[in-house]
Amino acid sequence: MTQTATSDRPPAVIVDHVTKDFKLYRERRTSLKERLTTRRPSRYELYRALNDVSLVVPAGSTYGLIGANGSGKSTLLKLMANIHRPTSGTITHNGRITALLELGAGFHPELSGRDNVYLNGSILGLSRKQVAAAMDDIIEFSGLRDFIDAPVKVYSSGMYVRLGFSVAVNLDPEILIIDEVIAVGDEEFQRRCFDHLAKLRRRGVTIIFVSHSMPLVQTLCDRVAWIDRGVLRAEGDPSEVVDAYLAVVNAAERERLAAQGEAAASGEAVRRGSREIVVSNVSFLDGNGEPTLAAVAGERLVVRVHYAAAQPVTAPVFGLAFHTEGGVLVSSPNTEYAGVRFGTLHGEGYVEYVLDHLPLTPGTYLVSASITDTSLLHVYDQRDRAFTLTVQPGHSLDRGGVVTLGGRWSVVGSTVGERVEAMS
Ligand SMILES: Nc1ncnc2c1ncn2[C@@H]1O[C@H](COP(=O)(O)OP(=O)(O)OP(=O)(O)O)[C@@H](O)[C@H]1O
Repeated sequence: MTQTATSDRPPAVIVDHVTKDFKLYRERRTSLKERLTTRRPSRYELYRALNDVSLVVPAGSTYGLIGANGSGKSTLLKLMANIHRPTSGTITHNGRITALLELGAGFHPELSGRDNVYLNGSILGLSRKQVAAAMDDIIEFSGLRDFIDAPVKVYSSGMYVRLGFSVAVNLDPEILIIDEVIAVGDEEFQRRCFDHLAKLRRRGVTIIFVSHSMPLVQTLCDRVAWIDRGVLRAEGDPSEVVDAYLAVVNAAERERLAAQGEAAASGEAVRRGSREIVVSNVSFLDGNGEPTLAAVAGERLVVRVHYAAAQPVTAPVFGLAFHTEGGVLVSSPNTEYAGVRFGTLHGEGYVEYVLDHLPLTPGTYLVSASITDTSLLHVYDQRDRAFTLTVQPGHSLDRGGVVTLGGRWSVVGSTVGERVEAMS
């Protein structure tokens, strides 16, 4: 079914004052005898995983959930997917939910891949005929043609994800809920997943997903919710919510570094990633190829991202982000979207981003640099707003705002008594 991606549809999901408590058992009775003979109920404590969370997921939107480990994101996804029930509050859906949460969830280990596809289809309320019609696409997308008739208990975790994702996206989802499971697939598969998600998005499918990759969230999402220790801390525009989240993460990181006695005075404490390859510096070069701290509006600027790879890293993606001092994201280009691939990098070097005519208006900009894998999910190094670029007035005639659009004016009309035609 093709859906329209407009706001005239009712919201896909409404989470209304939802609280979720889990029982944490203090003692474990493991033996059967113990369980049968002990009358005394187990003692447990209540753990509040979500506390009075309310949010609305607009139909057709791509909606991201962010937050630290253990903050309640997966719990919220499971509540949205009807896998858990709220302790209090309500969740309302408009549309069929397809969820891709835990690895292998919804698969029967003894059944073949093919039979599991039928099983999943029937759980989603689809007829055998409907599933059969999609079977070829599912097998093709999963790349598991040779294994589709083998029991899934012999599948690797990557193969589970392939099949799970293929089923979820090919069985006509209306509201697709995805935990960070895609990260398990290999690079080529992750890329296909994101291409496919983009297609679903264009068709108006609502996509709700959890991610720890801020570049990915900022690229894909229309709205973002930040869950912090079970509480909704911020919700709305992705840049604003990610900024608010990073500000808190950064402050905590600075405190941690200060406590460790490390210099945190530089203002750059925000650095995340697995560090197989790092951004060692970012420098700016002017039209003559000379290092500069002050670029000129409208003139050539080269942003040089220096890297150091302690081990070979294949297909790293370099990204930049330019923020105003007020926190507005101006642009976040990366090599992947530009269709540039670097093969395998090892040792030290640099990557350049060349602007022939710098379109920024005069002012101060904060520059972030990141290196990720091609899915943008795995962050090697991310240095958030660690570098400052000053832009001086140049030839640009634009005033105010953030960018020079570079448009041309023209007029055709008549003033009193004479006809005018002019062009800038
Ligand atoms: N079934 C459960 N029983 C008891 N506690 C649970 C259960 N599921 C989750 N929790 C607890 O609820 C809290 C939130 O967990 P949740 O998995 O939702 O966090 P998360 O934000 O998805 O974390 P991560 O980023 O690490 O995946 C955690 O403290 C977790 O231990």
